Amino acid sequence: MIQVVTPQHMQAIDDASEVPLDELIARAGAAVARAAIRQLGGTYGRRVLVVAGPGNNGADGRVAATRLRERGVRVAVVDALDLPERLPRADLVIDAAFGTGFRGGWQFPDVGATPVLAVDVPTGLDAATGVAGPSTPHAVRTVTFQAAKPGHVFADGPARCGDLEVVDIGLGVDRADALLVDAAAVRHWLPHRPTDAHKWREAVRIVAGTPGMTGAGHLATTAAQRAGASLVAVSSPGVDADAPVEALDRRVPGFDWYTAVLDDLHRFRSLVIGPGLGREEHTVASVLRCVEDAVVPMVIDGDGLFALAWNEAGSPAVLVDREVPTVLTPHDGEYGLLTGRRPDDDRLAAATSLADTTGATVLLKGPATVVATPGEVPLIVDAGDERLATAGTGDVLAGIIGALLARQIPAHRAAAAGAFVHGLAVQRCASVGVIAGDLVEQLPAVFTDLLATDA
Ligand SMILES: NC(=O)C1=CN([C@@H]2O[C@H](COP(=O)(O)OP(=O)(O)OC[C@H]3O[C@@H](n4cnc5c(N)ncnc54)[C@H](O)[C@@H]3O)[C@@H](O)[C@H]2O)[C@@H](O)CC1
Ligand SMILES: [K+]
Repeated sequence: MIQVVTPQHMQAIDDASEVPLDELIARAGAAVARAAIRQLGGTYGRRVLVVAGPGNNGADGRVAATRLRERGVRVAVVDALDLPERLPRADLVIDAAFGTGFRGGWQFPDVGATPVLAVDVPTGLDAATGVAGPSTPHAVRTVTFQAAKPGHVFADGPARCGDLEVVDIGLGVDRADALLVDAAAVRHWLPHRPTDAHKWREAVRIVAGTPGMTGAGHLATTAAQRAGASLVAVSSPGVDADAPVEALDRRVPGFDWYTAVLDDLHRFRSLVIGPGLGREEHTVASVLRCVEDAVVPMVIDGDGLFALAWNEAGSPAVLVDREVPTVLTPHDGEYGLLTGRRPDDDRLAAATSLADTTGATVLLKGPATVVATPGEVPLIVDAGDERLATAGTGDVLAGIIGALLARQIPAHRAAAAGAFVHGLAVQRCASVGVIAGDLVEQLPAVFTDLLATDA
């Protein structure tokens, strides 16, 4: 997994390093030159323009210019603080104007359609949050050093950075502030089906859907089945026989259903509660009883999160007393309900603070999803795309995580693996018109691919 380190922390690592700054700059600049040659597809007859600023970012760019000249590339270097009226023509522009030391107020010049290779970050992109400035270029590639920064992953980062290359320049990272989840990690986390498998071994209990909203129960159930649950029992409070094919239909009353759910919960390995449950007062009460008394790992999603936010204690503090793992899956609005304010641009900090106050695993949904658990390094999943912002996809994710918890994967990894698999599923779907059920259909192929690939 790629390590993610905040710019502030990277500065501290830099300060503590025994490698002299000049040497770091030499290594960084050489890596930028190599990336430029790859981008140009050669050296002979190629022209490169380096926009170099007054700080170390500019120094990286000037070293790259020297290395490129040595290889026969025609290089022009312009000073970011003294730009000529007309820029020299080039096949590639290297943006070495400013990096993490940028303070705003400087405009990157218009380079038309010429591709831009960014050093560390495209100038003006906030390396801590990924928020771009007004003239931040859209780079085709960004070369950064030692670790990715949150700004490469969140907000405008992916669109402005293009392909991200993380180069080892010999700085020892003591601890990552987050890790970017990849297929190799998820493959490693997925357990093999045990030889003593029986149908109750990885059984998932789901409470989702209400009259008129049974789709949520269907989606969560079929997703759990396709994600490897050995058995799924589903209840949609107040609904008669409506279980999807091959799931157990556990009818429960429309009110005070917690007794019926808790009665035989010991037979299950996880509980998914919340999708499409509605927001009635009696629903809130039943959800809270389950949170208090369910002694299996639990995913609380959708209206389950609403119930947590509106419990009489006035906060999600009921979670702190749970002795088994809990996974919360808020989007920004639900995060706002739980905490009183929506997450700000620092999404790692937002997810971590809710995890710390609740003791739960928090999966904060977004274009890059963050998973935070007390005592664990946060995980970031950027496998999905904007098509996941479609009704019902959250119900699918909740079901997948429920199955992975039932398969005995620890909550932190189960949540991240669930988000990763969910992202791969949407990538396999047709380019337009994706509906949540399509994700479920892709799950067997996603798991097959994941387990088949060597890495
Ligand atoms: N450990 C690391 O990550 C390493 C980072 N390196 C590079 O060092 C960079 C950070 O270097 P610096 O801290 O020198 O920061 P920058 O190179 O981003 O620039 C800071 C300088 O620019 C000036 N400045 C900032 N905004 C301005 C504006 N709007 N108009 C005019 N001047 C402005 C500042 O006064 C300061 O002199 C990184 O982005 C990276 O490229 C490498 O050189 C080596 C190691
Ligand atoms: K830059």
